[in-house]
This record gives sequence, structure tokens and C-alpha cells, in this order.
Amino acid sequence: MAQLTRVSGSVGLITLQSPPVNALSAAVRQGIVDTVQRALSDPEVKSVVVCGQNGIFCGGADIKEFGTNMSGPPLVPLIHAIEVAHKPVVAAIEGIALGGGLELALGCHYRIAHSKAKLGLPEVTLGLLPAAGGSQRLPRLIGVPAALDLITTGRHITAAEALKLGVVDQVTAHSTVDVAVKFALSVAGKPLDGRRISSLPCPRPPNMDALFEGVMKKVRQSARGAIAPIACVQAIRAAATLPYDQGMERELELMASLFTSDQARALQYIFFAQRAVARWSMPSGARWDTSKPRPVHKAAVIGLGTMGRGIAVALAQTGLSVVAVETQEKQLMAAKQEMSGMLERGAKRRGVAPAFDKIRYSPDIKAVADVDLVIEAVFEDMALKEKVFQQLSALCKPGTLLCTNTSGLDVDHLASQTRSPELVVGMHFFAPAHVMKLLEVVYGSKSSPQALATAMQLGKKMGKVSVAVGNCRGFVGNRMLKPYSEQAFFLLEEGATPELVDGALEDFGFPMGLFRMSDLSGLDVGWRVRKVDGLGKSSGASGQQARIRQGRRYSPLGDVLCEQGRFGQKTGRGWYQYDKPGGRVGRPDPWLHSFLEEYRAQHGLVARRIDHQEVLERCLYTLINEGFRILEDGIAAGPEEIDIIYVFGYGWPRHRGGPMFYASMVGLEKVLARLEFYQEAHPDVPYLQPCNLLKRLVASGSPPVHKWREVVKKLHSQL
Ligand SMILES: CCCCCCCCCCCCC[C@H](O)CC(=O)SCCNC(=O)CCNC(=O)[C@H](O)C(C)(C)COP(=O)(O)OP(=O)(O)OC[C@H]1O[C@@H](n2cnc3c(N)ncnc32)[C@H](O)[C@@H]1OP(=O)(O)O
Repeated sequence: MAQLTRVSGSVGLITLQSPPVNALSAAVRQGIVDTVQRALSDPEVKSVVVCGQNGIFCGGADIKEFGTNMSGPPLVPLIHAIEVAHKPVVAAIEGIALGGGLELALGCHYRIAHSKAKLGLPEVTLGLLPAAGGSQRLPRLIGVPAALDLITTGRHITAAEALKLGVVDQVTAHSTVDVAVKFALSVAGKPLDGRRISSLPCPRPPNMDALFEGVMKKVRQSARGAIAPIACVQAIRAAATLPYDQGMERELELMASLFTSDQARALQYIFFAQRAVARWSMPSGARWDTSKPRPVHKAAVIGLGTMGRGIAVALAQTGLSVVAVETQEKQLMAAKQEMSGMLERGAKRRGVAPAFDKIRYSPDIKAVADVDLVIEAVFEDMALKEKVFQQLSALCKPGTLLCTNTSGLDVDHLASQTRSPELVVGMHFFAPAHVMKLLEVVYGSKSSPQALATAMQLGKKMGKVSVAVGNCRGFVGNRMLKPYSEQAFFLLEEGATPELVDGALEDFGFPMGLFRMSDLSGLDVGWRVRKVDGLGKSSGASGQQARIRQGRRYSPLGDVLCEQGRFGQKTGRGWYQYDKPGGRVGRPDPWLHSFLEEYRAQHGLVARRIDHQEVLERCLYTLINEGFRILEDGIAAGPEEIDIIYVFGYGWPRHRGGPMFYASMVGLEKVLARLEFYQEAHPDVPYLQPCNLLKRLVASGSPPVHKWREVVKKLHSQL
């Protein structure tokens, strides 16, 4: 797991060997301890170089070991032994040096990085802090402000930035190991005192208290309840105020409070879930590793509204040639202007040239004739989409993949409008499409594995987290949103205010509560859908009858607001009031409060006190219940798909691990019991009826979340 060879006569070359990322498993740690000891005691070895196999230095501690009985030599003394060595030790950083990998390099006396290497301390993203001395050595090396930035964000930096900050001593575009070996020869026998980072004083910024206070405030605001960023700040403060040994004690103490926390478990679950969803499968048995994607060089986007513009820009930024089609001239001109701005800003951020020439704008749908893939992004209207798919089917060359960016319409129906339904899939982007990470890739009953593989691969190329799901109304994300928002409306009827509901959800960790979000996206969006569904028209009646539609409880509150022209931010009024149409800061609206009172009186409802717990239980448990139904229906292959969709697309707080993981942490018995409790109180709300899979899991002793995928698979194989 680590190999020692002697090179250039007197350099001991230690190579970490644990593919794919040379993570510091127990065996690797043991290998380092053994090889370092041998190198230091070998009189022929005058200096040492540490590198990683296959052009990868080290991806950090082995995350798979966390939560197990960790054995093997601990990292802190191992790194200490390197630092106190009497022979110079040089880290040759290729590929990545992340987390414990960078901490290992910080224990070395010199660091040389390849120009393409990435470095960072991303522990915070796993609910941890750099606890192998990273929180104490980095501020000593690069100063407190820069260390605060790197450790609290966990961002990966380039070798060039690392050099500028002083994290590394040299960057090379040649063989890093060769350069490091040469360098090691040149420093053999030289004094090492100034090279041992732990013995350096931590530079104290002049305004230290104000600096830490400011950062702590910022972190508390953006972390929304996450504990790791706060512990990171506390650890760096220890580096700035305490001697190294005491700082290390504080680092360990803080790490101990994080290491077994629910948040660390949740964040590590999300890390692996993100990788698990890339290994998709279809009910037919087709899989990611047996289905070959088609090459896509040229794509078309049909319809240049908000979504189409973002999608076309994202495709162009990926390097594809794009035909952007918009049949209305005025809209086409406006789109071209806005998209040029988007390309320019994106290029500036990434330090590259804008990809203007990658997009050809056309008012004529016939321009799609030679593309490999089309993404339809016209208005969310089935009749319009049907027409577009019929046209595309007639115009495109054979084999062109036809994708729809619908947010929930029937993919099978659209496929049935074409000559090759096997080439049709959904690619559901989230606004703004060139920014948001999530992509729901929806396979229909006739979609070929190759079509799905192509869309998944394209999503990956675009830098999206792509999740394959089956076809149903609203797919996964929007389908689960329905019971969630329905409960929020019912809570208003029963006595809550938008502020109370949003407050509970924001305290839970959502960046925005449901009503604030509804004001932002526009109340009219849902209204239009409800009207198409035969709902959404206020009957004018009062009493209970007015709140029953299609045989179930229904709240017309949103419809009444829309009828009054309250569409949210764009009209300056919605669930909140704004200083002007387009205003961004919502304030509680006394008009809305009186309206709610009148509404309740009109419908014979008596307001009661509702607390945050009830808001969370009713909104979140019904959403989770629908998640179980989705698993039961085979729309998602496992809880990981659902959780990734909610974390990356719907603002579910990452440190709570997604709705299904959260349910497992709350305890399935409790979720079931509370759903039963609320269902008894509201028998006319079908979404409160606990689903069979949830009951079945509870009956079988509530297995842990990583076993649900198997349970679901078995369930479907029995059908
Ligand atoms: C009572 C309590 C006492 C408490 C005291 C406890 C004290 C404990 C002391 C611990 C010391 C702390 C040490 C350190 O500070 C902690 C850490 O180092 S945490 C780890 C930090 N590292 C990372 O976060 C890196 C994570 N990985 C990545 O970001 C990416 O994987 C990558 C490295 C950039 C590579 O990306 P890609 O090329 O896209 O490849 P993949 O992401 O698909 O990964 C490929 C494959 O590798 C697996 N993998 C990656 N990194 C790790 C890892 N660090 N450990 C284990 N496995 C890893 C990944 O899952 C993929 O596997 P696959 O899914 O294909 O099976």
C-alpha cells in the first residue's frame, strides 16, 4: 500500500498505492509508517520524496472507514513523524492533494505540485474539519484569512493559486516526481528548522477579533444550521491564539464533536449517493456499464424562453455546437442579446474566451436537420409540445435523440408523437439551467438504454449531477413537492401564516420557505397547471364544499390570490408584499393576514395555534411519504436518487442528507406514527395515508437507508 524505492542514488521514493485515489486507508497509513521508518534509518537515503501512484497524490482519509471500527496507525503521529524527520521530505503532488492528503503534504518539508494539480481541505463538505493537523498548520503557513477561506468553504484550488498563497513551494509542468527528486537531492543535508510548519508562529492578523467575529457571522448565516463550518472557524481561532500542541488538542476535541454527528453521517451519505446515482439502471435490467452512449457533437434547443436560453448556454459552454431555435423574431433577438451576456459573464468567471461562435440562432425549426440531439424547451403546454415533437420527428436525421425539458408532462405521450419513441427521453433542467447542478433524466416505457446513456453522459459533460428516473406526473422532484405545498396551504387555512410556515422551513435549513419560493417563481405557474387539471377556479362557494375538489380536500387559497393579480415578486404582491413589482425583499402583508381571517370565517374554519414542529411534520413527512410511493412505483431505483434530487434541485439542506435519509434518522416508526396521527385528524387528505412500503419497512424492523435499494429491488422482482 506504500512502496519504498531508492532513486538517483540517495533519494528514498515513497509511493502511495491504493487506487483509485490513494485514500489513506489503514493499510496505506501502515505502509507510510513502515516506509518512512525504513527511509529514515537507511544511511544510504539522504532525502525522501512522497508521491502517489498513477499520477494521483492522495484523496485524503478513507471516507469508507469512517463509522467503522477504525484500526491501523492514526494519521496525526504519522504526519508528525515526517515533520520531525532529520532528512528532508518533499511531497510531489500530482492530480489531487485533498483533505488528509494535503495534511500529509503539509507535514513534509517542501511541496512541489504539477500545474494541473488540485489541492484543498474539503472536510467541511463531509461534516468534518481537517483534523490531521490541517487546521493548525495551514494558518501558520498561509495566514489566518486565507486559511479561513479554504477550510470553511472546502474549495479546491489550482496549483497556481496554491503557489500564490504559499501552500506549495514550486509548480512544474514536467514530471513532478522527477522535479521533486532533483530538488530533494539539492536540499539533502540542509537545515530543516524553518521548514517545520508546526514550529512556525501563526501570523496574527491586526484585527483578529473582528475578523473571527465577521467570519463566524457569515458562516452561521450561510451554513443554516450546519455545525462543521463553525467548528472549522473555532479550530483556526485555536491556531491563531494557542501554542501548536494546545491547538492540536482543540482540533481533536472539535473533531470528536463532529465525527459521529448526524450531520457528518448525512454529508458523507450524500457524497456516496452522488456517486451511486451515476450507476443507473432501468427496470429492464439495462445499466450504466452495459449501455453505450451515442456521440453528441451538435445539439439544438427549441424555444428560447428562460429555460431554453440557459440550456443552450450550458451546452455551448460544454463545447457543443448549438442551434438555438425560436420562431418568434422578437423573442429570438432578445434571447440572443441575453445569451451573449450570459456567455460573456460565464467565460469571465472561468477565465476562458466566450463561446459566442458555438451558437447559431435560427427562427426556423428546419435548422435541426443535422443535429445529434434536440432539447425541446417550449412553453409547458402539451398540445404545443405534441406539435413540436411531430415536427422534430419529421425533420431530424435518423437516430437523433429527442429530449423534452418538461417539468412533469408525460414523456411516453410525447414519444408516441414520433416515429422513434425509443429515442425520446426527458431532460428536466432546473432554472437557471446554466447554473443549477441538477438534471432529472426521465426514461419512458419505450426509451432505449442507449438514449438514456446518451442523456446521462451529456448531463455529466455539462457538469450536472444527473439522476435517471422513470416517467410519472412531476417525475420525482415535482411529484413530491405537491403534498408538501398542499400541506402548507392547509396549514394557512388552519391558522398559520406564510411567515410561520416559511420560518419553520428556513430554520430547518431550506434557503427559502415554500411561500417565499412561490413568490419568487410566480404563483401563476402552479395556477396554470391546476386549471389544466380542472382545478384552480375558485367556486365562489363557501363552507366545506368549496374546499373539496375531485373528491378530496383542496385549498383554493393560491387560486384566489391569483384571481386578485397577486402573482408574487413580479406584481409586487403575493404571499408577502414588496416595495414595487420586481422587488426582492418580502415583508409580511397585513392585507394577507386579514384576507386569511376572512377566508377562514367564510369557510367556517377556526384558527388554532400551529407550531414549527407541526409545520415540519406535516410538510416534510407527506413529502417523504410520497418518496416512498415513488420507490414503490419503481420511479426511482433507490433513496439515493430522491435525496440527490432534493439536495441539488430543491434546496433540501445537504447536512440533513435528503428527505429519505432524514426519514431514516428521524426513525421510520416515528414518521409512520405521525402520518397516522395526522391522517386521523384529516381523513380527507390522501397524501397523509402512509404508503405500503413505509409500513413494510417498519414491520421488517426499519432497516438502515443503505439497505432500502435492495428491499425495493426485491419488491419489484416479486411483482
Ligand atoms: C469518538 C470520536 C473520536 C473522534 C476522533 C476521530 C479522529 C479521526 C482522525 C481523522 C483524521 C482526519 C483526516 C482528514 O482531515 C479527514 C479527511 O481527509 S476526509 C476526506 C477528504 N477528502 C475528500 O473529501 C475527497 C473526496 N473525493 C473527491 O472529492 C473525489 O472523489 C476526487 C478525489 C476529487 C476524485 O473525483 P473523481 O475523479 O470524479 O472520482 P470519484 O469522485 O468518482 O471517485 C472515484 C472513487 O473513489 C472514491 N473515493 C474518492 N475519494 C475517496 C476517499 N477520500 N475515501 C474513500 N473513497 C474515496 C469514490 O467514492 C469513488 O468510488 P466508487 O464510487 O467508484 O466506488
